[in-house]
Amino acid sequence: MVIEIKTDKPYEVIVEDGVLDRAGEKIAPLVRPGSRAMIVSETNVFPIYGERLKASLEKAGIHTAEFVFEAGEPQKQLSTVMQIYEALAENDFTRSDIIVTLGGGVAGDMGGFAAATFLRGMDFVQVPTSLLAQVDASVGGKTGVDLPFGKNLVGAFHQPRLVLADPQTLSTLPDAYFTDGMGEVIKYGCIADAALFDKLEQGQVIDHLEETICRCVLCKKHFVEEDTNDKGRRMILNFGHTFGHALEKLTGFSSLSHGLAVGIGMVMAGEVGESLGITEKGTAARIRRVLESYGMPTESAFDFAKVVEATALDKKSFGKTLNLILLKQIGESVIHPVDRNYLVLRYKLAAEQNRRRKLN
Ligand SMILES: NC(=O)c1ccc[n+]([C@@H]2O[C@H](COP(=O)([O-])OP(=O)(O)OC[C@H]3O[C@@H](n4cnc5c(N)ncnc54)[C@H](O)[C@@H]3O)[C@@H](O)[C@H]2O)c1
Ligand SMILES: O=C(O)C(=O)C[C@@H](O)[C@H](O)[C@H](O)COP(=O)(O)O
Ligand SMILES: [Zn+2]
Repeated sequence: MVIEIKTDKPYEVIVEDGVLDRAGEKIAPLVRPGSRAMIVSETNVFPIYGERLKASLEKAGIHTAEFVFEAGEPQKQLSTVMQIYEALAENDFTRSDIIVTLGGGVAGDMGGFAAATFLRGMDFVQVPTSLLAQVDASVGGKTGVDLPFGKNLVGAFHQPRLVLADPQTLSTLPDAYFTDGMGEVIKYGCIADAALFDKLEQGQVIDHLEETICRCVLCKKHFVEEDTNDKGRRMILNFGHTFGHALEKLTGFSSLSHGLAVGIGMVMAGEVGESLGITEKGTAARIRRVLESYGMPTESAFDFAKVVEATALDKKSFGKTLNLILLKQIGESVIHPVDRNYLVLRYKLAAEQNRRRKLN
């Protein structure tokens, strides 16, 4: 399936088995004759798929160089981007050349950020290989890196010229990261696709992977086209992320992967929404059950106040006001401004009321 994302410069997301081997023919029409490609990839993915990507690009007349970093979220930082700049500079890359990211969301976010900033901007193509990157990270142009102070704190909006998602590459994805990607799939069900959530509840999603990927991308397309630079409705894609990103920060971006953190964050947002009377009762429990059915955790060891404190640099905050993404019900979301301190008090009160109700 081909999905067009209509931003300033529209581009296609091609979700197709085997498209990895057709990367050259898909990318060649987008670049000038003689352009070269810097493949930005990492130590787990490049050894499996790097040669196939290179062969396809070279066959289409696009000469390649590669930059391969050590896999994992801890590498999503400025010092690695500096190394990408070095590789680009040493190989005399110019604005008519292109970056091709090959890997999960870490390679995509970081390679995309290098493309947004090297020479003040060059083109890039995403070749996502994790479920999380195929359903979410490769689309929409959010690029960037983490800082010790928080998640994705340095970045740029820079749309790819093309996204090539080959579902066959998921055959080598470790189970733990497949589960992780389900965190974002469940998010799409929560924010805008109640029918998808029903299917998730019934365990009917894994068998129809390509359809699920497309469904998520179609949902993301709608928010990205409406509000590309994340000033309004796009913030809804951040459901579960305010608390999720805080948990990633509290665990040093190493022990809790993004999708799992977002899962816990969605349960927390569900509970907060219920305690504020915005979210239909029972919603948090439904999210919890779906996460559990896919083997995901639903709570963290951190005190709620500590998590709220760690949301200080959330990009949806304005001063002490936190723009929380809450659900009215499964499939319907709202942006809800809330005072940070009030949130802690309100949540504690609701927890106490629940405790008393259970005792009586
Ligand atoms: N830009 C966005 O809109 C956006 C959206 C969601 C998430 N993200 C970011 O994406 C990152 C998470 O992405 P991720 O879960 O893909 O992480 P990741 O890139 O670290 O990949 C997860 C793991 O799977 C391995 N892997 C990936 N594809 C594989 C394959 N086909 N075969 C074998 N191993 C494979 C990787 O080496 C890694 O160990 C986070 O940094 C998150 O902030 C960005
Ligand atoms: O594309 C978006 O917009 C999203 O919020 C998608 C999220 O799943 C993703 O994790 C994103 O990187 C978070 O962005 P941030 O602006 O909160 O750093
Ligand atoms: Zn996310």
